[in-house]
Amino acid sequence: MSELLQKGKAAKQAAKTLGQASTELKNKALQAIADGLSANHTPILAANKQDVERAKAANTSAAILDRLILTEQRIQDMVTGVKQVIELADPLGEIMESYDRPNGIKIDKVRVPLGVIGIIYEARPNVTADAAALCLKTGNCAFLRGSSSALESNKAIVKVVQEALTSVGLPATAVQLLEDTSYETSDQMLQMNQFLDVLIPRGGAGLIEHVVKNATVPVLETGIGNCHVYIDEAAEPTMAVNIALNAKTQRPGVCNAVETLLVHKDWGVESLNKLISALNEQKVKVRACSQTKQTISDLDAADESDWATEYLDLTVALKLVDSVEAAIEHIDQYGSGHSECIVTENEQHARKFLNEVDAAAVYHNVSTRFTDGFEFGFGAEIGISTQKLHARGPMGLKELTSYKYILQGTGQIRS
Ligand SMILES: NC(=O)C1=CN([C@@H]2O[C@H](COP(=O)(O)OP(=O)(O)OC[C@H]3O[C@@H](n4cnc5c(N)ncnc54)[C@H](OP(=O)(O)O)[C@@H]3O)[C@@H](O)[C@H]2O)C=CC1
Ligand SMILES: N[C@@H](CCC(=O)OP(=O)(O)O)C(=O)O
Repeated sequence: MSELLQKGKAAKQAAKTLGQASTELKNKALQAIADGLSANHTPILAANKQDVERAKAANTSAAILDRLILTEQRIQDMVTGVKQVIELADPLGEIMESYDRPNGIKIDKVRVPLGVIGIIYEARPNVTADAAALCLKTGNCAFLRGSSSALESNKAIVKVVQEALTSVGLPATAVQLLEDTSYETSDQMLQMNQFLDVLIPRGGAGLIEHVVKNATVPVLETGIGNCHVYIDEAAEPTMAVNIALNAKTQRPGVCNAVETLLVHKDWGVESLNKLISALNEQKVKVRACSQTKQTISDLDAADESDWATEYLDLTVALKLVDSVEAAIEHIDQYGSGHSECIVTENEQHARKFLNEVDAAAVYHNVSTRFTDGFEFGFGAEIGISTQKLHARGPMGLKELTSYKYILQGTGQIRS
């Protein structure tokens, strides 16, 4: 039997045990994972070094390298995320609704696991630990297909997770990594309905499109982040500059980083100059619309394709707009439904933007970088959904559950 089928079958079997495990036992497993990650930072970092060296030799872009690289701090962040998941309430068994029908039947809507969750994800090793923690707490099995470029790191992390599971008496196969990273094999995974209940692709547009087109397993889509910060005419200059800088430079390779700054034409030349100087100081390349270039001529010119580009590096597009309506229209046309921000002191403009912009997360005077499971208080996220069905935005514990109806009666029959 191939690795795919063997692991798929084992996951399906383990899902029964996981779905019935007590909160106490699942938390014990999570604590063992947190301890294991802390105790094993040396082998994890050594494995990661192999991935990073391979990626550097293959001239991998700075954005992907930044995702791939693990540090002591990043391992500690993984541990913190797992510990936060321990503290969160177990959603399983929650009675979401309960009512009695006139015929005496009692109907309870009860939260249950999804089952086995297949995740195809980018070269970010922390996702391995995040996904394992969220799936375990929700009684789901994680079937992980990480990037080939993060294979050694992922193997080292999954080893720690599996040892932790075994140490508390849960099946190690509740979290498995597909080590065969060929696309032929992941294409088979897309149609492995007998073993997988849901698929979550986390990555670029090409991956999502491929999975949506070819999967027969139900898909929970994530999406790219062509995110905007709109600086309104009533934006406080220092706040606007700080938010724009943070959204672009704090971690430029991630999906919630800003890609286009929309600036109201009447915000003021002085403020605009300050914004551009601040971006230049942080080595951000600005690609500006023709109207901006009339004021500040030494910027690179943006063309139509820039508005649709997710740079994922230290480049940002900048466009002057006439009104909050024009900003919303631009976002409607080019946004990817991920994270959109308005900076303004004008409450009416803020309200309009928050109500009308159609995205998973809309912000007023906050950097877009906060679209993140940990920052939302979910401990971690399994992905950020930019679709509307089943889940939207950072997906944490509740988003990894479904529900069933439990009907109890006294012998009623239907006439
Ligand atoms: N909304 C969200 O939650 C998230 C969005 N993103 C978005 O992801 C992008 C960056 O990630 P990037 O690394 O470029 O993503 P990619 O889409 O290139 O890769 C992501 C994963 O998908 C795999 N993959 C890609 N194509 C296929 C295919 N045809 N069949 C099977 N597997 C495939 C890759 O494998 P391999 O590497 O082995 O080729 C990798 O494991 C950005 O656009 C970012 O915004 C990223 C994470 C979260
Ligand atoms: N969780 C992230 C955002 C989502 C994410 O993983 O994005 P990406 O780095 O593009 O794979 C963060 O802000 O740290």
